[in-house]
Amino acid sequence: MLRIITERTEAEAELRRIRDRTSTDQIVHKEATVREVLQRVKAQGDRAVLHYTAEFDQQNLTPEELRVSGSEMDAAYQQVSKELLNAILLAKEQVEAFHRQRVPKSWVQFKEDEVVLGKRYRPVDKAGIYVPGGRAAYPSTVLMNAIPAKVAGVSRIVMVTPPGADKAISPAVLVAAQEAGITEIYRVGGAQAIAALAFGTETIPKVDVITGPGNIYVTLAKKLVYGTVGIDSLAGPSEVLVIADKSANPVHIAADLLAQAEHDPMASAILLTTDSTLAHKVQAEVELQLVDHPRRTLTEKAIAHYGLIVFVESLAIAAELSNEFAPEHLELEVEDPWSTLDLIRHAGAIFLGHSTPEAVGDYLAGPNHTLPTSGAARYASALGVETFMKHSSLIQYSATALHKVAGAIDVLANAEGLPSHADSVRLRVSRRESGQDGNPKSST
Ligand SMILES: NC(=O)c1ccc[n+]([C@@H]2O[C@H](COP(=O)([O-])OP(=O)(O)OC[C@H]3O[C@@H](n4cnc5c(N)ncnc54)[C@H](O)[C@@H]3O)[C@@H](O)[C@H]2O)c1
Ligand SMILES: N[C@H](CO)Cc1c[nH]c[nH+]1
Ligand SMILES: [Zn+2]
Repeated sequence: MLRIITERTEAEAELRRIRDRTSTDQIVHKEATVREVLQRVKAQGDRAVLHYTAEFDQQNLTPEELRVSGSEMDAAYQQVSKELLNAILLAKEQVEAFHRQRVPKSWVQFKEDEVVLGKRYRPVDKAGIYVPGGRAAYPSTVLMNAIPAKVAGVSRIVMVTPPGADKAISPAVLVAAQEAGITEIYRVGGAQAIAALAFGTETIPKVDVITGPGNIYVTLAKKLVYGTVGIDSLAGPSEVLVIADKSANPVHIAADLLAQAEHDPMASAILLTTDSTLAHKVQAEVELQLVDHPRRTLTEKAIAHYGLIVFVESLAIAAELSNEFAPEHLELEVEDPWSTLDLIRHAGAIFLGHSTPEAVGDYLAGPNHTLPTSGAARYASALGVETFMKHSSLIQYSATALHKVAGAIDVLANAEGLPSHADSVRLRVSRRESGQDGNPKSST
């Protein structure tokens, strides 16, 4: 049952506990498992990947079975309905249109013909995208990761996703992958998949950046391989925080809370409301909607451990609590969402008004659904085209421009005790002044 809290200090403590649920003491033993998986895959390659796939996914694969074959990819089209294919195509179109607007542009700036400065964007060479598959199959996540990588111009995109029963990958996932232009897919999940992409194995290539959401094992693994490879952000167990006033519909709010809770027993679902009647109605409605819920056991776990309703005195207080939490998804179920928006500083994605359930963003609105969780929205953003790109700074100085700044560089280099830095400028400037090569100070 969703608890209702009315006292602010208690609410703040509970919200902190929920936000930090992926970095508590209970997670330490999971981190030890993940470290072991990473080390073994790094040392033993495919052998370790197959070992952990047998242990954690209960699937015994041969090395040849790791890669999804062309015939399995083709066959997937026969196994999805026309409606599902059309929905995938609509989502693809909208997600692609949104991400095309977000391609970072290279630029150069000329300052009086003496100095040229700029930034030059290029895609990474190889990207690895993780598509979760433990408790649900996510064709939507395929699109959300593959499309920005394609738009960025990444030439090799490798997808990993855990094998289900009989080693199978969901046909919907395989169709979404092909529609997004992905043909290299490996059936491996969890920390072992992240390790394979970070270090490379005999079969699975090492990549430059790994993106995609996942459960606690995937998220811990991404955190630990950061530096060996780039990552998008820590997109762990899903979260929704709803701010609602008396104008909200309790049936809709209950459904929205359950929509995130049903992802994972570690998912979180929070309502902050200025209306105590609404608080009680939502509490009762959640129970009702859980009665025949096909994912009742795991959803109830999430609700019991990481679900909460807080009665607050004003929307301003709700916004303060929300900013402290920095949720993955924030719904503003209030009369005037745009003025409440002014109070919000941190959230992965913000859904405004009564007819914008978070599921619209999960599937096809266009913005990415791979979002920072566990408070990471304080400093991180949604996955995007830029996640698959990096920029080089461009700097060109004319001889005249160099002459103008030579003195300042000399002073700074000497202050840092780095004489060759000073020489590298002085020699060019003195050469220009004397019309010949200068010599390093040290050899004169
Ligand atoms: N933040 C986002 O953008 C976003 C988007 C979609 C989904 N999600 C989240 O992704 C997650 C998907 O989780 P999932 O579990 O369904 O799939 P998953 O693919 O992330 O995890 C399944 C893998 O976990 C590993 N695993 C399971 N139990 C293990 C154990 N005891 N020890 C070691 N490894 C183990 C297995 O190898 C398995 O392949 C959910 O938490 C969901 O909320 C987040
Ligand atoms: N809500 C998830 C992100 O936390 C994304 C998703 C995919 N499918 C359904 N939902
Ligand atoms: Zn969702």
